[in-house]
Amino acid sequence: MILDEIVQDKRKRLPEHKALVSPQRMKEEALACTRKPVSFREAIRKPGLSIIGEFKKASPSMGVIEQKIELTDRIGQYNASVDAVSCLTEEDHFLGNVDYLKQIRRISPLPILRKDFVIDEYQIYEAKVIGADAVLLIAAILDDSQLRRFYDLAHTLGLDVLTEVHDECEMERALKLDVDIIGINNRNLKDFTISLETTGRLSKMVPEGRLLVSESGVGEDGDILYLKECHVDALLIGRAFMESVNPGNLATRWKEIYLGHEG
Ligand SMILES: O=P(O)(O)OC[C@@H](O)[C@@H](O)c1c[nH]c2ccccc12
Repeated sequence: MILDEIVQDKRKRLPEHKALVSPQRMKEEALACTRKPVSFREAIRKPGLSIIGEFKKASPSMGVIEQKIELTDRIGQYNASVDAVSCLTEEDHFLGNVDYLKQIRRISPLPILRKDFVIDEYQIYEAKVIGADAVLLIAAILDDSQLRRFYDLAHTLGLDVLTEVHDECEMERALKLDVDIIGINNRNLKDFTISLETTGRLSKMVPEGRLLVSESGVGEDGDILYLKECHVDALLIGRAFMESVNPGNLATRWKEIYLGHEG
């Protein structure tokens, strides 16, 4: 199963990273960071539809994504049209890198989500050090006590957390832990099938007061209307933006469709 492979590779990579910067040093650097994070939570909470634009070069399901514009230009468009940026930092399967996040930090005032497979607190300290404002925690690869511990650590560092679920059981776990921002991944990371109905089904379980993000597989005008019915606060969009020459136009159009002003 691909998710297991990704996590195994992550376990192999971690010692390499820790050899470069020791856990003790990473922790000290994180605690010494003086940059005040930009609120990811507030960016999602804004009225209307919030959009998180993702920077990703490849994925196991889609292979290398053909990029139509450079990082600087793409982030420039995101700055003018979306509410937050998500940056893949996973190296082996998504060709991500912490350096991309650092570059984005230099040119974007938007909150940045570190998108990775977090299995160790080291990665949370590192997220803080490289300039992220939020981290992704994937319920499928963490048990309840890890989720709790990582969630609390991120908040202690001033980082927001997007807790990702894909089925009813993971949603129940996330709700029980009382997480504030829930991401419903429409892509099954075990077999890559995509269905926006995952958001349709799971969104019904979410009580008032939680922020809801629908992730993956969003690419058409009709998707926006469907997800509006699910009362999502935000969408996380990768491929459709990475393949477009003008992600800014797409984002603006989708926000208008959501508000019913299109055309
Ligand atoms: O490219 P898409 O289908 O728009 O999907 C973006 C994002 O949701 C996806 O990259 C993602 C969602 N959860 C993840 C967890 C790890 C890596 C990647 C992801």
